[in-house]
Amino acid sequence: MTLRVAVSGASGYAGGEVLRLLTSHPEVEIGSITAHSNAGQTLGSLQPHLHTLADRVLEPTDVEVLRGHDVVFLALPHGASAEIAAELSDDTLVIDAGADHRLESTPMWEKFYDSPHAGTWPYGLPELPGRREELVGAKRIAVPGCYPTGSLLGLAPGFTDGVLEADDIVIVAASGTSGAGKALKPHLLGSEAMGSMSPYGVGGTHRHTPEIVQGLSWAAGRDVSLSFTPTLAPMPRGILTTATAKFKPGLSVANIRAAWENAYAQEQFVHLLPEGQWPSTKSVLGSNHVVMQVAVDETAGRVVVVAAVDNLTKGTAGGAVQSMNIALGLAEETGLTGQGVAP
Ligand SMILES: NC(=O)C1=CN([C@@H]2O[C@H](COP(=O)(O)OP(=O)(O)OC[C@H]3O[C@@H](n4cnc5c(N)ncnc54)[C@H](OP(=O)(O)O)[C@@H]3O)[C@@H](O)[C@H]2O)C=CC1
Ligand SMILES: CC(=O)N[C@@H](CCC(=O)OP(=O)(O)O)C(=O)O
Repeated sequence: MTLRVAVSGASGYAGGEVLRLLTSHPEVEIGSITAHSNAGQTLGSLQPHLHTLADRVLEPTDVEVLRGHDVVFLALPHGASAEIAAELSDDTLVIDAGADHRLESTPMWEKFYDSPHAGTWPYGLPELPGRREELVGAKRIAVPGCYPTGSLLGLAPGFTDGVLEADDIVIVAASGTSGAGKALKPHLLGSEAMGSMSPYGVGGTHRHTPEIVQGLSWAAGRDVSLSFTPTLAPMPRGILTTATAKFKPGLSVANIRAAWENAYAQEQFVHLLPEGQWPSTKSVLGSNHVVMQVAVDETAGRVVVVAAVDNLTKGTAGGAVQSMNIALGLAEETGLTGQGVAP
């Protein structure tokens, strides 16, 4: 099978990473690649690491250009994808890296995005209980936000197995600057971001809060209560998530750890490290793996999970390609690597 695949937003970070992965995908032929202000430029002038596509010219992002492909990846700012997706054929697999179709709750969408809700698509995080089944044969897929990937995979086993209490979850995550996209933003200037860490979206205001609550509620089968704080770290890519929740009384450390061991024993892209080893963002750069460790703080009565993910690979483009493979009945790992880049 050769799939003709279009990538919109190809001049940006997420679209560039989708292209990097698709060029190694044996079933894919790259069709149209599109941009907005950079339409007309060569890809090589904007994504110099994508050597084999350097001469390709970016077309404008419009429906006429994107029509006629088997798969269309949308890597556009929030709000830009819903209109385009609505015009594409129901037979085309549309995979949206943006937020437009991630949330089930219209009130939550309106509160955090302050715009009309476009609807809800199957959620492209196959390792979250119940999600893989929804992706099989899907024609529309919403890729998770980068913070939710590590947060949800970090804590979900504890809720699925009934190990964790649902009323006091605390997550603090540090993201590299590419999480904010390529467009110029003053707080991302090297002189502002390098050599410093700073929080933002504090106090339950970050738009990934309802997305993490939604995914953990699916796992727990009930509402959960979450405090989420993102921070900006002076590195180009990667997210380190520290997530804690109280565990239920009477459980041994071995019982608790078994929930994560069992959840991920068969998952090729989620790796629970041997006891005593800790994840680092560097170890997952360019890889589709989430690497995590679970500790039990018996004094505090809390489980502490630390998870590392590459925000652009498993956190966006890798998860998107993995979801495409599932939707189309291909082996889930096709075109993906679990190996990082070192040093
Ligand atoms: N960066 C990350 O880690 C993650 C990003 N995402 C999501 O992926 C999407 C893309 O993010 P990212 O690549 O980081 O952002 P970038 O700013 O790096 O890229 C944005 C892309 O969208 C294009 N674009 C800008 N404005 C418009 C518009 N009005 N209409 C159509 N296209 C437009 C840009 O084209 P041009 O350059 O020509 O102006 C560019 O190709 C976003 O929805 C983001 O939330 C999801 C998870 C993680
Ligand atoms: C460091 C940084 O700024 N990160 C982005 C998250 C990017 C992302 O994954 O989010 P969406 O796809 O939901 O936009 C932010 O906090 O807004």
